[in-house]
Amino acid sequence: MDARELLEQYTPGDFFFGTADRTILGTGSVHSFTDTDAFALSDAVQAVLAESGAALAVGVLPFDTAATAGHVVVPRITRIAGPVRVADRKPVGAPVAVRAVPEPVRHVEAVARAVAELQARGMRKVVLARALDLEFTEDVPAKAILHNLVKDKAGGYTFAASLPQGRQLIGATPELLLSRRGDQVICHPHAGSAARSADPVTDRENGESLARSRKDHIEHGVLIEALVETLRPFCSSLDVPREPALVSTPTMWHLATRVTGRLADRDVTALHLAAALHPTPAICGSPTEAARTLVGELEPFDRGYYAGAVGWMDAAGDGEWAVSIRCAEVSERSLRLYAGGGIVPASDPKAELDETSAKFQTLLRAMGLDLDL
Ligand SMILES: C=C(O[C@H]1C=CC=C(C(=O)O)[C@@H]1O)C(=O)O
Repeated sequence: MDARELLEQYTPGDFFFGTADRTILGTGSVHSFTDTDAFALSDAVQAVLAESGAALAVGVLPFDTAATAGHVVVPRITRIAGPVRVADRKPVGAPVAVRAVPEPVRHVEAVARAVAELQARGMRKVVLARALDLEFTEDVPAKAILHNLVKDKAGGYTFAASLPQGRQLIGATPELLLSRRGDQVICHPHAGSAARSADPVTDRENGESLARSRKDHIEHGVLIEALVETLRPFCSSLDVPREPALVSTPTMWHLATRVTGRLADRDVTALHLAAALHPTPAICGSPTEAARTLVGELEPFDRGYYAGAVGWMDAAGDGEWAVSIRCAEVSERSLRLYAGGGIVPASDPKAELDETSAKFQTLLRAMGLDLDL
């Protein structure tokens, strides 16, 4: 089947996952799993896939897996094709109201407090996010936004997933939490950011200064250390490049490290590994529990499925789970966008505000919006 047909057939409520290798469209559900224990969820999904002979299970994990349930379904129909590309854009109407949560000045204050608290509590990193609420006069055209994210090649993993109460999570993330194929495991953690620029000289300078930034290398190092510590017990061998690479999306430069390993035990599934790794310091912080507490103290909203994971798993336990960032939650006529950034003791609060504004651009571009953030 043509991958473009899958994108055209996507209807809110379906599961869509487009990567460099494949496009997955899952429609309906014959089995549905909801659990606040991600490991129990993973075991239940694995058992049903093994019994039923179904092709795959697809779904989302929330940021806080103990507070919000993960949702995985075995679709009634699963269609898989090669990578999807489109040339045209779909129109998306303008919102009638835009509200920043919190106000930008409050986010700057929260980052300043985070910097002080990291020092006071002996922590290395916390990731603080903010949201943008958009209101429309008609139902948000989720399908058009998804189409435009594909058109923009906005991230390596373009997704739309159904959430409880008829809501949808839509986005395009560059970050792979974990893929498992046979005994091969790949993680592609991202941390350290700079905005892209329309001016080629400034754009190159932004990338080069990120590659040299001590603060961003520290922020990245905390992530890699924690990820490798969690992954190592599952692996008989692990390859961790000494230095991160400079990578880009159309809107952001990032530092990213491609970690590859061989599984010691092939019975450990992709979803189990995703549950073990999540939440990494790319979206939470270090130490994890202290960072989760600080996020709860400083962010004035529930993250829901932002900064969770989205992906699929098959009966063999293979699968791919991407980090659900650069995304928005859609509910009828409203849409909430999220963007966060890693805070370390050397972070500058105003620069962190600007970084979140740049990260919002993935979704805003797909909506054809040029907002003053
Ligand atoms: C938490 C987000 O980005 C993460 C991924 C890449 C770079 C990040 C950073 O530099 O802070 C974040 O860790 C987000 O986009 O909301």
